[in-house]
Amino acid sequence: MSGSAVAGLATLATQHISLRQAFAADPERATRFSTSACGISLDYSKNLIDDQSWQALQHLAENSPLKASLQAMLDGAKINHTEQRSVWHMMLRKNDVSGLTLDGEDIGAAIADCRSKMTALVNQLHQAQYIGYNGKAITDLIWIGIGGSLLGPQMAVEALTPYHCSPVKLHFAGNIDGAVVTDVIKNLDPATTLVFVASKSFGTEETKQNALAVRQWFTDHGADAKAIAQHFWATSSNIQAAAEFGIIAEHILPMWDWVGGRYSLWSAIGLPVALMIGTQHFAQLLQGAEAMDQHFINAPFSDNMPLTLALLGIWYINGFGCQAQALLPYSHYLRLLPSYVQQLDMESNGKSVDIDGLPLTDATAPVIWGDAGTNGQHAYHQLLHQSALAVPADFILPLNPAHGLADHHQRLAAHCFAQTQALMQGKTLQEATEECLAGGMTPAQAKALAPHKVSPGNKPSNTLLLPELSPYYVGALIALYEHKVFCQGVLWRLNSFDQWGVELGKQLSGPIYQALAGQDASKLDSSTQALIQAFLQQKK
Ligand SMILES: O=P(O)(O)OC[C@H]1O[C@](O)(CO)[C@@H](O)[C@@H]1O
Repeated sequence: MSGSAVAGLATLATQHISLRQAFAADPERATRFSTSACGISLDYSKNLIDDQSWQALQHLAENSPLKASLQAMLDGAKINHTEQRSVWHMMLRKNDVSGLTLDGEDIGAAIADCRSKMTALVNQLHQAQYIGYNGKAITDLIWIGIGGSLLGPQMAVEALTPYHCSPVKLHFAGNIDGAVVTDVIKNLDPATTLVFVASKSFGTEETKQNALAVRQWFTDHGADAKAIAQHFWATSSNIQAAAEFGIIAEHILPMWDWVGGRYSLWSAIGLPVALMIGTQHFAQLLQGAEAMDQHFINAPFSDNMPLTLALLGIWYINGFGCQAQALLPYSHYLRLLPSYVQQLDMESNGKSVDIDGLPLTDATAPVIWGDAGTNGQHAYHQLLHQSALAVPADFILPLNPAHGLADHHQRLAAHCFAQTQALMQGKTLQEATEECLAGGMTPAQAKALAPHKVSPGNKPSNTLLLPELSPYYVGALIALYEHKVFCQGVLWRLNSFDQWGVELGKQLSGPIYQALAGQDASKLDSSTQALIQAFLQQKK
């Protein structure tokens, strides 16, 4: 068993803190428990912390190998030791990449070359200069990928909708459910469609299958191998597999071993973002992320925003046994952020052995979930307010909207702040009773209804405010969550950069796929056999 530094938190967490009382007693609480970085502010005063517990959490960080681990990451050490890989996604957002070398390779030159290829392609597409096999300009781009090769660009493209400037329309295909690719190609013309196969490994079944379906669609429309080569591109580190698929060398943008899939938005995996918002705005996305990197690297622990979020997360998971974490962007355009952070956090830290392969004694990554506010207020916020479950929540609000409906935005902000306030202060039985009486109820009616209106309060939340949803702040926000996950991984002593857990399902799906095609299934368990039978019997 791996003894962990977070073990003492459960004892510390038994000391009750009343947030209502804490705010009443200390008018400076919001100022004391807030910080800012890169223009983003974080109010973490509505958390179940006091000076003592916050100091204990700071102490935990100070006594951890955080500084050494960060330095090892920056130095290019193979901190993803189970795959023998460096973790250098931060280098991808550096403005000045000159002189960057890793294992004797000129990484700076490779990054610069990749950036200039992306810029050239985006410019060509924007200027209708990419001509398809029948002489017409490209009008649509299909991006085929899954997990880290899809979630990042999809989320960032959505987040930056007001910046869209591309005459070429973008379509994503991830899921192996044939409905996805069928719907995507339904109204498209292969002669004016460019296809990107985005797969670091170029071996992911979903991506390969969707790529094959789209290639078949080209063939069905009379495209020959030359035409297909003209229309297909890849982003991959497996050049050989991409070439075998029929993608020519000039159409393969690099991915590198030192970039994990869920950290790859900043590489050529960000091409859909560059396409949709233009390369200058894409550069601003990188700048925002780089600014957050600098903050993370240089800010003292006491004022370090990613570390603050990480410590608070650990406080709830290991101190209070919370298993979930809600991510609630009060921004329609950030509605995909929870899905993105789900992969980032849960695939990185959803582990049960430490870096030495020893079982972890403490729980790790939370179940991340959420959706855009205010929609959730009319659905699951009921549980947040009144259930016995404690679900710490991050509220995220861009202060200035891209639209002109100022009153809408004021109301959105009011709801965001009110939710954090309601979670914190709750409503007592006395307040509920008084409210019922003030509404004209008899004392008996009030007594019957009031308990149903009680909200326990004391429910923790963070509030992150962004000046606006611009490429710069979106970049900084994403990097903030990346570094939070990194800090937590170090504090839990696990490898945040591998994902062996996803392999088992992939392995088992092979024999089941064969059984669904009629091969012997008798060695499988009875439940799986019955499911296969049900599938085979109903198959038309
Ligand atoms: O880019 P690839 O190699 O197709 O992988 C896609 C995704 O699959 C995973 O390996 C696991 O499902 C993710 O980590 C990754 O982002």
